[in-house]
Amino acid sequence: MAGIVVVFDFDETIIECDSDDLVVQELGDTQLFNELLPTLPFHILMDRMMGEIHSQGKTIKDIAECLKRAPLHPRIIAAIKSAHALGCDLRIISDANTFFIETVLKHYGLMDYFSEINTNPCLIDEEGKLRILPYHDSTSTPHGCSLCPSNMCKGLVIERIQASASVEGKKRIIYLGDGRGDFCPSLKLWEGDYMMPRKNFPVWELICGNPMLMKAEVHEWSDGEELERVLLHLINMISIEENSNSNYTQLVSLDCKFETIPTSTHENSVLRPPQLLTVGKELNALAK
Ligand SMILES: Cc1ncc(C[n+]2csc(CCOP(=O)(O)O)c2C)c(N)n1
Ligand SMILES: [Mg+2]
Repeated sequence: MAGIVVVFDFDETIIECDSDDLVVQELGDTQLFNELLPTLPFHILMDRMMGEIHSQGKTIKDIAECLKRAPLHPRIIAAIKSAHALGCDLRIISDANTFFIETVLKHYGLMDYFSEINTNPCLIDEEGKLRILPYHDSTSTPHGCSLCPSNMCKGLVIERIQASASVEGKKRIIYLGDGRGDFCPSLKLWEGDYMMPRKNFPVWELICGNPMLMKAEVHEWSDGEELERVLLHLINMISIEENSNSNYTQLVSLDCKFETIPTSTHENSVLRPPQLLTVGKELNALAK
């Protein structure tokens, strides 16, 4: 069973907080952050805050130690491991950054469960300062989506995942998220996909206010326990559907083999289960 891609947002979905806020509150200058917030795009503000943290003598290691304190619900860890064990392809789309996400996932031993992390890239410069770069270069190639911040349109990322997944024969997407940035990708999901918005969070409010825009089926969740229960239920349902579809395929191919036997009733037997085909064959033999 490998027909399902599960796409997770990171902040307030995998972890139970906002990693940007965690680092700024523990290590940064919250007053400066609040002053600059209305004046700068968020990813530029975060890059600037990393510069401030560095100038106060705090190191990359201090940032990593802070991130290791990000809370992750034990049932979400279990849900990630179960979904992976059931053959799902797990991916992340996040407006945080590679350093924050990888530090948390490595700390919890979860890195190897994800095939792809789509987020703002990072580098450590020659002074040992963490730099955060935009996922999309909005100056040379603006993404043009009015719903999303200039540095990242999660809808474009989901479209790329849809294209590559369908080439690999993966047919269904389950998307889990909480924030405003998760609304655009939820609109791109197809019928047969599932959207799991976190109840009472911005993406849930947006979906509740625009239910007609959604093609995917919506299943809300509130906490780690509910996330695990709903996610595993959906995976189970899709698996049952996929199995019954593959039985159908088996039937059709059985029927193709049966085509060598000339019969006037053959046209009607396409959807008959194998035992009926056998009976039909015997009846044909009798009729000869
Ligand atoms: C005061 C304040 N205003 C705006 C923001 C912007 N913002 C909200 S959640 C988030 C990360 C999304 O990561 P993910 O996509 O993994 O949920 C970002 C960039 C903030 N953190 N704090
Ligand atoms: Mg989020």
